Amino acid sequence: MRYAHEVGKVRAAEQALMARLPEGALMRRAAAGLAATCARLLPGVYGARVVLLVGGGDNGGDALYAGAGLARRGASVVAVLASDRFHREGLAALRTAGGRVLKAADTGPVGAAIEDADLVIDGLTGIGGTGALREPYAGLARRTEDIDAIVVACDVPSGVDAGSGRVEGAAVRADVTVTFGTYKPGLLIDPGAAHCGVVELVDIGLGAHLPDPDVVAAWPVDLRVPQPGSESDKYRRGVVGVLAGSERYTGAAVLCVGGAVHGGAGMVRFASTPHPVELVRHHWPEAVTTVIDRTSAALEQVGQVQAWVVGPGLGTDEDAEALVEAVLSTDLPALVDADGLTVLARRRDLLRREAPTVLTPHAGELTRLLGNRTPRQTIEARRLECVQRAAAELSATVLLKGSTTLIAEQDRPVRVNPTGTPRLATAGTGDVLSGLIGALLAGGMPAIEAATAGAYLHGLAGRLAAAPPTDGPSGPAPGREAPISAQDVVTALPDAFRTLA
Ligand SMILES: NC(=O)C1=CN([C@@H]2O[C@H](COP(=O)(O)OP(=O)(O)OC[C@H]3O[C@@H](n4cnc5c(N)ncnc54)[C@H](O)[C@@H]3O)[C@@H](O)[C@H]2O)[C@@H](O)CC1
Ligand SMILES: [K+]
Repeated sequence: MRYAHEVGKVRAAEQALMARLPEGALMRRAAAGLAATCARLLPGVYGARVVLLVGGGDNGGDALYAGAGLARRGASVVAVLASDRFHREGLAALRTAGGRVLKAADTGPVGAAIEDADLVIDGLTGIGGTGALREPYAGLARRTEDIDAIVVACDVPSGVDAGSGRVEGAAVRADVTVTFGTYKPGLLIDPGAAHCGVVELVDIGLGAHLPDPDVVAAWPVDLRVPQPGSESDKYRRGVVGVLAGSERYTGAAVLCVGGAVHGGAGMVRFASTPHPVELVRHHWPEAVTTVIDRTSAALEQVGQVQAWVVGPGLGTDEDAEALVEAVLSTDLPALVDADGLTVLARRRDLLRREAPTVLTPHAGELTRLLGNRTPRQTIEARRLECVQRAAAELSATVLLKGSTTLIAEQDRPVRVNPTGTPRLATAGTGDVLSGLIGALLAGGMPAIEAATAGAYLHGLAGRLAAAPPTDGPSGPAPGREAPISAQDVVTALPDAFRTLA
């Protein structure tokens, strides 16, 4: 797992640690880690041209000390001061080591130094950055676009909100981000995450002072999907019931069942109206299908299951509402998606239940679920805050889809899915995800684990479908990317599962 802490908690931990250390020791630790990474990234330190972009706070101080360290090893270091305020001891250390200093207003020499640099350290703002970068910070951040130099962000790429990943204006796009003590949520959540490049964590000794994390990103080693044992039979491995599709919308049913079949369910029971049932039988002969009388919504017609998925392509009429109500009246884990969420938005009373409920909205669906009080754009801009609020208000496990999928459950760290790809933003992939998570729920995984593993495998399947590995001279590597369909994601799921072995 990658653990991230809210900025306030990072500051509190730093205070606690600093109280036990000599003045400035913590900053020098951070700067030494930053300098070591920069040295590794350069073909050689001696003679390398390094530019420091230096803001008025301690982030700039880190950059100055790191620059001093590189200058002592023979690098040619230029600091560009963005503010009349700067870290005095840091600047003195740089000067002593032979570094040069420019002001941001010296635009000609600053531009030339950045153009000629081998490596740029971005020390404009770190966890103290708030709102859109102001000038001259913003202009300096823009100057790092499309340059040949390696761009290394100190702690957080400047312009990225460390707490949330929001980017409101110009922001540095780093090749590498060297972060101190713990990850910050903004390094794991888009759009911030997309600005970080490779993130390296430098241990500055904060660990003992940090509370439980606020956000975690799951890595394959953390994911434990149900494995069939020698005594498994199809009933013990978990039977998932899928209620999806309608005479009007049939594709969602086929894709959702596909996700469940390839998600490792022992058996998939599918129930719907005649046309989707016919199509599912055709595509997925493994599924046990039932044509149900929607008006009666009697789930006994479908047979025994261990978890339900309801919603994709279901329609939003009264019959659909009766099916959602029937599922949520059971004491089984249930996942509600798509049309099911639209129904739930007008029937939030159905969420009062004991068994686990997983909701998988995109931002627009979450707006409706939250009673249209929070516009879609706000949810997209403040994804972390909104998913946490939704989990608390709706008493459910909420998986918010988007460029970084987030999964929240009340009083638990928010999970961030690291495998997403923009290629997945295509019709029908959400239906695959709900079937997949349903299968994992039926296999006995707790709701947050099933949602986390489902999002991970789904993203990875999307990546593998877009760029299957090809054999290169140094072993298998991702091939060129191609557009993908939701069916391709279903097909790639077994390969995604195999990576977890
Ligand atoms: N507190 C500590 O013990 C440690 C802090 N460290 C570093 O210190 C950083 C935090 O330092 P600070 O609290 O001084 O804050 P920062 O240096 O991150 O940011 C504050 C500075 O940025 C300016 N600023 C903020 N938002 C701006 C905007 N939108 N446009 C333009 N200027 C803006 C402020 O005027 C101020 O000068 C961390 O990110 C980390 O790099 C590390 O040295 C490790 C130890
Ligand atoms: K920075």
